[in-house]
Amino acid sequence: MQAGVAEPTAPVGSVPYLQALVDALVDLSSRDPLTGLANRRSFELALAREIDRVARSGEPALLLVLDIDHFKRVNDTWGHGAGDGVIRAVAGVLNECVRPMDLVARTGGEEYAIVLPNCAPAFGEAVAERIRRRVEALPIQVAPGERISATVSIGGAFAPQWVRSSAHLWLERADQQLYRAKGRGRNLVCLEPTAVSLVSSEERRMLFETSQFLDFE
Ligand SMILES: Nc1nc2c(ncn2[C@@H]2O[C@H](COP(=O)(O)OP(=O)(O)OP(=O)(O)O)[C@@H](O)[C@H]2O)c(=O)[nH]1
Repeated sequence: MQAGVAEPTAPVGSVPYLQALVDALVDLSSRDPLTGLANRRSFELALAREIDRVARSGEPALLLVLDIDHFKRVNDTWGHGAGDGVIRAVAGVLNECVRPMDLVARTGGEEYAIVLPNCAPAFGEAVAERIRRRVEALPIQVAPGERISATVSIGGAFAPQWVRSSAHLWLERADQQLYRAKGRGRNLVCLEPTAVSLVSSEERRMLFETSQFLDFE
């Protein structure tokens, strides 16, 4: 069996054995091997599920996208192995900062995303700031006797409530805020100002092009 999947303890070939095997493989295929976080694929599935839920329930949900600042310098100065250690350490902080219902994913090299269901707009900034500060405060060992601190830039957007949208548009909005945070100097949080006022023309089209709304146009 591949490294990372424990052999089931049930008798080989039994139903519990096969079920445990399937469960382990599903888990393996949804996780990033370096950090143990959800991988890009399971993040995209979770995002699509969440946007459906928001459209049905009207509950607010926040998407945060994070990127380690000047990460290339870490690799260049301390080597790729140390860079991997920084990616793992930041992942650990993110996991500690969120509620069990939130999903933390590694979406790319030094990029992460967090889906926070049922997160009221008034708390969004506080949650993101707490994450930013915790990462900044963590000493990370990159070589014997050498510790550095990493910082992250964070962008965020709320799913538009009561409006049909797509995971792709939601992610695009959060990404725009991340670019703002990077452009404004890094180690910053930028959230889209309000949950519902910034409905894009594409989302308006998705809303009004369904037959149930045609009478109102
Ligand atoms: N150690 C390590 N490095 C990675 C991994 N994936 C991507 N990288 C490196 O991450 C670096 C990302 O660099 P850039 O995209 O230039 O970003 P940056 O240096 O963080 O700069 P800003 O994002 O603008 O603050 C590149 O050098 C990649 O080679 C990985 O899994 N492990």
